[in-house]
Amino acid sequence: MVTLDKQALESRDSMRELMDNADCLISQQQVEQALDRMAEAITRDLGDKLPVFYCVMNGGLITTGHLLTRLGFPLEVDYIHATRYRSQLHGGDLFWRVSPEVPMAGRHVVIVDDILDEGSTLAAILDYCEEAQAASVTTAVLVDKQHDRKAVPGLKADYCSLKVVDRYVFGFGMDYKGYWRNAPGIFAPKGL
Ligand SMILES: O=P(O)(O)OC[C@H]1O[C@H](OP(=O)(O)OP(=O)(O)O)[C@H](O)[C@@H]1O
Ligand SMILES: Nc1nc2[nH]cnc2c(=O)[nH]1
Repeated sequence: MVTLDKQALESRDSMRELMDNADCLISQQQVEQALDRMAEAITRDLGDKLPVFYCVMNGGLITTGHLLTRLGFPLEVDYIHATRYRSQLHGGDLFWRVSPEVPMAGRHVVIVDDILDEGSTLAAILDYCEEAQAASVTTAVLVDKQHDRKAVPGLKADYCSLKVVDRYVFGFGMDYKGYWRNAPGIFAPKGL
């Protein structure tokens, strides 16, 4: 039998407690409805353009999965791994773990991520796409955090219909210290 060491037991218990006490800001049903709207708009705008979707790992994983199964047209999928938070609650410099494999040149590119917070991640990815000579770049982000600290003032995703208040959130792809990306909806730790 595999047993957990003391530190793992503490993590397990504190993460359970965190979830038990968390505030649900957006329910799974509201997330599903937002994804329906996003899929409809993307189908209308890109359905005949043979686009390539790039999931921004890790946070974009769940949004990308749920979005793609709603799209009934031919498309390609790849991923980008750029991270700024690295399991911390505050962002640092952007760190590229993996660059995309499918070439962007001449392609209609869709970047999919979970959250637009300060926007440095998305701004850096947009610069990358431009340098890579994508034919067009569209951004689809599940949720936009409301504050006035955007790296590029007024930065918005092309497709995004959910907003969250200025709290550190987790669930539906977003982690809290590495955990709870699997939480079904969008939550904030009590008191944070
Ligand atoms: O708008 P910003 O302030 O730049 O933050 C948004 C980014 O932060 C998160 O990624 P993170 O760097 O935490 O990596 P992860 O996806 O592995 O959680 C999230 O998935 C976005 O990509
Ligand atoms: N999990 C998580 N990642 C983020 N990256 C930028 N903002 C956030 C946030 O509120 N939660």
